[in-house]
Amino acid sequence: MAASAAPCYLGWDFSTQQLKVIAIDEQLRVIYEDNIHFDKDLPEFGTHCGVHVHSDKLTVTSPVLMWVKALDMILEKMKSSGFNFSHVRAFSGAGQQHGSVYWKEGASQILNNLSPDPPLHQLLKACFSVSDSPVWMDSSTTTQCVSLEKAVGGAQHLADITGSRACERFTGNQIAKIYSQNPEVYAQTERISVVSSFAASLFLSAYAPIDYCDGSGMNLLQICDKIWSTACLNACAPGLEEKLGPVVPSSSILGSISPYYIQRYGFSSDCKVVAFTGDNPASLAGMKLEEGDIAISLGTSDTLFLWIKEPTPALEGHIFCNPVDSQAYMALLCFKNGSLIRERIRDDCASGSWDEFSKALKCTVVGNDGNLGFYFDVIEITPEAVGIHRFNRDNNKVPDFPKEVEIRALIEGQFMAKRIHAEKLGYKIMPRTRILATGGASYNKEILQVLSDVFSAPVYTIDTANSACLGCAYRAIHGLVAETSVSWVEVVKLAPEPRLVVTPTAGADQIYQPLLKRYAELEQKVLYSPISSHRAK
Ligand SMILES: Nc1ncnc2c1ncn2[C@@H]1O[C@H](COP(=O)(O)OP(=O)(O)O)[C@@H](O)[C@H]1O
Ligand SMILES: O=C(CO)[C@@H](O)[C@H](O)COP(=O)(O)O
Repeated sequence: MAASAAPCYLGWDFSTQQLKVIAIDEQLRVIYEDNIHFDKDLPEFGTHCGVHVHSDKLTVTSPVLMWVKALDMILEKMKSSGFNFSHVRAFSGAGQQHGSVYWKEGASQILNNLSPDPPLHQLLKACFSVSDSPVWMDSSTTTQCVSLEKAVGGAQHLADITGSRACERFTGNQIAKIYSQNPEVYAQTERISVVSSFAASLFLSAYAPIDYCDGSGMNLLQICDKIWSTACLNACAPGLEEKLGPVVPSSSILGSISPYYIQRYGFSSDCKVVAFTGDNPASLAGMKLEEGDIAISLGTSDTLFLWIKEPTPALEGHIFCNPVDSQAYMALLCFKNGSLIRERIRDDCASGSWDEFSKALKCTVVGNDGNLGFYFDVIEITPEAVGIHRFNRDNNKVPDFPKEVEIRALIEGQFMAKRIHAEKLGYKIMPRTRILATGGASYNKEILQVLSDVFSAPVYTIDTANSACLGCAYRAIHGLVAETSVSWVEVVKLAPEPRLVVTPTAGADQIYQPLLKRYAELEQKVLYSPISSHRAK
């Protein structure tokens, strides 16, 4: 896409499978969009879907230098396409949540003195004490979770402090594992970033603080006071507060872009870096979520999130600080078996074609004639279960389904689980409820039709599925004016309203009401089957 002459704002997203960027102009119109796909564009790192799954099947990491090299590549790509970096007034960014980056002693010296000639991945080669960063898909820290909950007086008490009970993927437990297994590596680490603050650090050439929102995904932050919890820090590793640095509001200006990017790409020295945050909070900003809306992101992970006023932490789900309103919060449910299992079933049952997958959804009936399925290729987060479990209309377990039935059972099952778990947390579908869908699978209208039918609510999308990038570009503008009296609502008033894509099929609600009840009952069976429960409640 051509470069723009007027001022513009960037939003980055360091997500699981890709690094993405969006540029918007002052009217909030998207003027540039690009991405680097880790597996395809950086095959030398040998990732599958952006990650390495280790032999224990629980440890999941991504090479930190892959993310750095992806930044080199995307900036070069933008430069070659004629993108005019000098017009960028500010930017912000997002990262997949919970993942952690370990900067080695001496790294800050290197970061502060970058020569503009070599690419970043060469300059930063020796900067990391852990070369493979644990990411959100990791579930290897059950021992650390158990001891963190014990240390602070139980799961609910931890949730009351940090917004979530101990979760395997949350950063505090990941740090605790590194400290207990490799204390010398921990000792050599001068700074620990989450993926979002790591990415901001690259642009600042200095360590960036963690923002309140992404800090909420660590099991370490007191989400109401917005300070680190001494009890949680001490339970995870010694000297942790110093290694984490401060936490800041998500709208903070962290500083100006480093000279490296000014000299190498022509950014203006006035270009401001606004605090980076988690990809889900960034999507909340990008979709202009309003109270009462339900956002559903269908990316590598599936997530369901809402804007809430009062935090009510429970043993299931998470409460994070809100990225655009310091008085508010967001509630989130995460489903690990999202796009990757949809791709697997597409490959097994629809010859690897999304078109064929969609046809199967169109030619099967709402409610799938009573056939239901639970599809967890990897240990699920919500609910904690694993394996593929198929049930016919009589609730008998069956070994397989015809291909079309399998596809509908997968999609209906994924959305029934979302509705059941959201309702379990007290969120109700009202006549005015809008579902705002985003993420790669939101391009698929037939998938969205099932979503609409299961929730009995209309589904809306915005113009791009990359809502996290867009949200960060909006947040960049907000960061510039947040200190003044300009509100978030004022900042996004020019942004296009979400567009209606599908409405519920007539009669679907009557079919899904009994099915939802059956699904919830069968879930209990699946949950407590011997292969599925790995942590006591
Ligand atoms: N037409 C489609 N139908 C269903 N899923 C799709 C379609 N196009 C892309 N996807 C899914 O989108 C996923 C990527 O979504 P995205 O939100 O970009 O992920 P992430 O931000 O986690 O990298 C892919 O893994 C793919 O399965
Ligand atoms: O773990 C979570 C949320 O708690 C995930 O949602 C990650 O934030 C990864 O995001 P995607 O790359 O799937 O968008």
